[in-house]
Amino acid sequence: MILRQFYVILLKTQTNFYLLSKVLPNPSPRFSPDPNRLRFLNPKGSFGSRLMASASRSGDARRRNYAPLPPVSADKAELLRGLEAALGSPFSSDPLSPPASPMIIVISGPSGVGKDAVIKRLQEVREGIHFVVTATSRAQRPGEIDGKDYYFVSKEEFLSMIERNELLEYALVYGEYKGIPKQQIRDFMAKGYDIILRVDVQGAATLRRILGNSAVFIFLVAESEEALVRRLVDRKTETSDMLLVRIATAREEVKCTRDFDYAVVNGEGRLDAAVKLVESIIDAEKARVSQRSVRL
Ligand SMILES: Nc1ncnc2c1ncn2[C@@H]1O[C@H](COP(=O)(O)OP(=O)(O)OP(=O)(O)O)[C@@H](O)[C@H]1O
Repeated sequence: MILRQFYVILLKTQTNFYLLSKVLPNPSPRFSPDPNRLRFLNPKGSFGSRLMASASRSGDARRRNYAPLPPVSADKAELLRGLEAALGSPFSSDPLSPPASPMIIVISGPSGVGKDAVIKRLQEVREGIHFVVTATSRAQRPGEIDGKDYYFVSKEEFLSMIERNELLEYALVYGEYKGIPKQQIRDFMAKGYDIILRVDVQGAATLRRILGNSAVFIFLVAESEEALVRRLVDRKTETSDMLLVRIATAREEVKCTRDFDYAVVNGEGRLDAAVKLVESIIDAEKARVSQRSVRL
């Protein structure tokens, strides 16, 4: 048993020295283990065996005089200096993760699902995001603030914004115009902010055509149609006729879920859970190796 443990330690030591001898420019000439034996030690084709394979292809040409490394029990600074010397360059303090670039997050969903509520809460709990204030020709609702919730403009003003090509996207929704001012996005992205766009489902489809995969598309849904209707009725901002149109439209809109990157349930009384999920999506997107690059 003791002999076996000794043998395993010896083999591991040989493996480490073998790896170092192949990777480092100044390997020890004292160890030159049989590569076939080492392949047997690491049979699963892990990164380790791949490293060995590539090192064994290129290592021999890089052999130089051997300078012994300080032992691991040595003073830490001395050990680090020794490792740096052996590697031939100092350790870099540059971040190893790819730089996270500002991104555009499109939040959409049927009327009354809670887009405004989710975005409002997200702005309270997360820094570095900018909610693009949409221009609209619809009337201001009680409690809404001009320039914060929407830019409330007349129909004539809206049409001249279209004329001047100032909008990334616009639509006529329930007889009223809504549109996204382009310059606001450029300005805030230049300052490093992530951009939140709030659009209805048709708007999201248009934005997908314009932005492609350069933006992240999130579809907000209620837990059920019944819950969505209850929420719309409770809001008390629509007439019965308007409610009917919105609910019929919502039935069609949920069929578009698959056109989005993510679906987030905004369940009754579970606003914070929905916001947390949106935050997780943003965090995950920031950790992507290949970042989405925005084209405006
Ligand atoms: N998780 C939730 N639980 C309960 N009520 C909610 C939740 N989320 C939003 N609400 C309420 O539902 C109503 C509709 O929400 P909100 O106005 O944010 O929807 P919306 O998707 O922005 O609607 P619209 O597109 O018509 O402007 C509001 O009264 C809001 O306070």
